[in-house]
Amino acid sequence: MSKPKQQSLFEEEELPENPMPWERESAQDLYLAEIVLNRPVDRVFHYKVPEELRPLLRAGHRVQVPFGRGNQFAPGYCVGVGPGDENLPSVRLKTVEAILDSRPLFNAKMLKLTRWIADRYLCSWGQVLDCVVPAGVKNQAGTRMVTVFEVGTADAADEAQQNDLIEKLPAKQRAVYDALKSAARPLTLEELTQVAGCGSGPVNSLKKKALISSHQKRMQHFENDDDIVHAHIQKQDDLKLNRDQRLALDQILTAIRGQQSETFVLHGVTGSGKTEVYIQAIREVVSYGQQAIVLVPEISLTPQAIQRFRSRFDSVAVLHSHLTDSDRHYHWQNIAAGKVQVIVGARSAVFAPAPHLGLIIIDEEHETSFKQETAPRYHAREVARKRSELERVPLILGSATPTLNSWLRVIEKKDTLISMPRRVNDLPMPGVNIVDVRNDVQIRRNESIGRVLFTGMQHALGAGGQVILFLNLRGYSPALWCKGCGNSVKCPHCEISLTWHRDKNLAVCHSCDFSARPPTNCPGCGAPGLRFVGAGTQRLEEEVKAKFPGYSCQRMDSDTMRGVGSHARVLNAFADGEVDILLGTQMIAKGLDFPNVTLVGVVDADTMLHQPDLFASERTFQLIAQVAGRTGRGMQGGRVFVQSSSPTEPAIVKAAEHDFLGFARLELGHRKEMLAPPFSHYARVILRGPQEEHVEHFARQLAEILSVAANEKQLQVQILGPAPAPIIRLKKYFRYHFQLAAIDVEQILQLWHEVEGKLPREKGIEYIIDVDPVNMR
Ligand SMILES: Nc1ncnc2c1ncn2[C@@H]1O[C@H](COP(=O)(O)OP(=O)(O)OP(=O)(O)O)[C@@H](O)[C@H]1O
Ligand SMILES: [Zn+2]
Repeated sequence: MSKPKQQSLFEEEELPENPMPWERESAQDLYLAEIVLNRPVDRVFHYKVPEELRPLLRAGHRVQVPFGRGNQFAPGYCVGVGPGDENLPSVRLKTVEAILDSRPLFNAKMLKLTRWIADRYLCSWGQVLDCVVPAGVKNQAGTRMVTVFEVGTADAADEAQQNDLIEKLPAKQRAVYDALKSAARPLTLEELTQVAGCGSGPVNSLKKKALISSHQKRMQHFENDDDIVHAHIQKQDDLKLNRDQRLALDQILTAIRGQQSETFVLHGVTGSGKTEVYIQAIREVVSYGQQAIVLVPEISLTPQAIQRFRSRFDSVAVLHSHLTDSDRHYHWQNIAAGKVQVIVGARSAVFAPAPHLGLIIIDEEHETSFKQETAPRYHAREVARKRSELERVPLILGSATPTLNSWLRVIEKKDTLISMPRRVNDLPMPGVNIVDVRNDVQIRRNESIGRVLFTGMQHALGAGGQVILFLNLRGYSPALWCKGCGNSVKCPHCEISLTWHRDKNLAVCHSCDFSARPPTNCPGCGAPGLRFVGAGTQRLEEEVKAKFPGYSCQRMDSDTMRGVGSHARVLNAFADGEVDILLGTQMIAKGLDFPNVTLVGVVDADTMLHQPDLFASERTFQLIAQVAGRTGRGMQGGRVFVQSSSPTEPAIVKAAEHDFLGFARLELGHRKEMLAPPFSHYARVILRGPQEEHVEHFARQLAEILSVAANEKQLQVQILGPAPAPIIRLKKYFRYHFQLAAIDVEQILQLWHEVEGKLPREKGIEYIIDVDPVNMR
C-alpha cells in the first residue's frame, strides 16, 4: 500500500544491539497501527494498538501518539491496522494513546488519493492528510463537551433496594427521575431542570443516591445555522438546452452512465452556457443519490454564481474562504453523511468527503489558483483527475481558454474534447479593437484612458449601457521614481517597487505588506522630488470620476473588497444598474454575466506580457479573452477596447480575434521547440537565506549533487540553472532557484527520492521543491 520504506519508531531510539530472546516475543500476536505524522519526512511509523482500541481503530482515523525521544503526544493519522509481521521486532514499539474522532476521516479511496499526492508532489503523506482536514474538523469547532444525565448507574444497588429508594423520593427528585426515565436520550442539566421544573439540587441528590448517573458527551452547537441552512430560495427549472449544449451533455451522460473515469475538456467560448451543461450533468448524478463537486476559483464564488446552483438543487454546500471553523466542520459532517448534493468551492473542495461521488467539475480550468503554493503543492486539476480515476467518475474541465496542458492532452487523445463554439441565443462574440496607445496624446500626458477608449465609453454610457474597465494593478501608482538616479524606491525587505496608495498616503509592498509614509527624498541617492509614475486602480478611479462626472463608478480590488459581503454588494448594485462603470483587477475579469455591459476596456494589456515567465503569453491571452467575454452578453451587443503598446503581440492579437485554436497552435509550437511544459515537466527548487553568496553557493551544490545522481542512475533529467529567482529578495531573504526538467515526471520523482535523504544541510538556508510550478517568480 505505502511506497516509502516502512520504518518504525524504535529505530530512532537507542536499542540494545541484540534484543534478548524473550524480548523477541511473537510479533505476529501484536496488533499494529501504521501511523503518519504531519512532518516533512515521508515515513510510516508502527505503533501497538492497546486492547481497548482494537475494535475501534481503523485506517483513516486521527489518533494521538507519543512521538520522539521525549514521547510528547502528537496527532497522527492511522493509514493501516492489522497483525504485525515477523520481520518487525516488537520491542520498544510505542502504543497508540487515543483515537481523536468518533469516525475515520478518510475512506480507502481518499487514503489512496492522498498517498498519490505525496508521491506526485514530493511531500509527506502526513502533510497531505493534515492539509486535507480543515482546522475546524480537527479542533471540532462548533462542538463542546457537556455533562449529560441518564437513569441508573453501573454500580447500582440491587433492584428491590433501588425501588424502595425511588418510592421514598421527595416530590422534586421524583419529578427529575421521572423526566429522565421518560426522555428518549440523555439530557443536559439545562434540559433536565427545565423539563422537571426545578433547580440543580434535586439532580445532585439523585446522583448521590446513585439513582442517576452522568457522563461527558460532545454536542454540536453551530451558531451560524441560518447562514448555512440558507433561507428558502426560489427554485428554478432547468433551461431548455440548445443544440451544442445538448450534444455536450449527451457525451457526459454516456460517461456517467458507463461509470467511466473519462476527462472531458469542455471548450466553450465565453457566454456559451457551460454552467447549464454542468447543472444538468449534476442533475443526473443527483438522481442516483450521488454527489458532485464543482471547483471554481475563489474570486468566481460570486453571489450570482452561488445562486445559480442553489436555485436548482436542494442542498448545496458552498466552501468559501470566509467560513468560520465551525461552519467548515458543519459542512464536512454533512458532506460526509451524504446529505449534500452539490459541493461548490475553491481548490480544497476537491477533497470534500462525499461518500458517493458521481462527478467532478472544474470551471475556469485555466486559473492558476487551483495550484496550492504551500506544501503540499498540489494542483487541484491533477488531484481531481486522480480522484476521478479512483472513484470511476467523469471529470469535466471547462473553460473558454483551456490551459495548453489540457489542450495537449486533447491533441494526444488522452482527454475528450467537447466544443461549444457559439454563444447562447446566437449572440455574436463582441468586436475587439486593439488600440495602439504609443502615440495617444492622453496616454502621453500620463492618463490611463486614451482617446479611443474615452470616445467608446461616452458612446456606450450615452446609449444606456454599462462599462467594465480592467487594470491589473492595485494602488494609485505602481512606482515612486527618482529623477536623480533613475531608480524606483524598493521595499526594504524585497526586491520589489513600492506602490503608492494615495488614500492612506502609504508606500506599500505588494509582496510582504510592508508599508510606510512615502519618502520625500530618494533613499538611494538622496535627491529630492520623487515622482509617482504609472497608474493603478485608485488612480484610474480618480480619472474616471473626473472624466465621467455624471456616471457612478465603483472600484473592485482587494483593497476595496476587504469586508465580508462587500463583493456581493457591489455586484448587486452593478446588476441593478445603480453602478454605470465597474473598474477593477482580476476580480472583475472572470465569470461575470451582466447583459447590459456593452463596453469593456482593457486599460493596459501589456502588464502581464513583459514578465520573465514561461507562461506570460498564455496568461495574457487568457486574461484578455476572459475580460473581453464580459460584454456582448445581451441583445445590445458589445465592444472591447484593448489598449497596448505591443499591438502586434500574438497573444493580444489572437485574443482579439477570439482565436483560441490559433493561439494554442502558435504557443504550443514555441513550447515544443524549447521542450518546455506541457511537453515536459519542471520541478522548481527554490532556496532562500539571509546571505546572497551562501544561498548561491548552496544552490550550486544541490544542483551539482542532483546532476551527478541523474547521471549515475541514468535518469533523463536535465538541470536548468541555478540562477537568481526573478524576485531575488523577498521578505528579507535572498532567493535562488533551479529547475529539474524531464519528459517523464516519474524520472524527476525518482531522482528526488534517490537523493532526498542524502542532501546536505546548510545553516539558515531553506529550500523547497515545487513539482509542475505555475509560479515562476
Ligand atoms: N439553453 C439556454 N437558453 C437560454 N439561456 C441560456 C441557456 N444556457 C445558458 N443560458 C444563459 O446564458 C448566459 C451565459 O451562460 P454561462 O454564464 O453559463 O456561460 P459560460 O459559458 O459559463 O460563460 P463564461 O465562460 O463567460 O463564464 C447565462 O445568463 C445563462 O443563464
Ligand atoms: Zn516587501
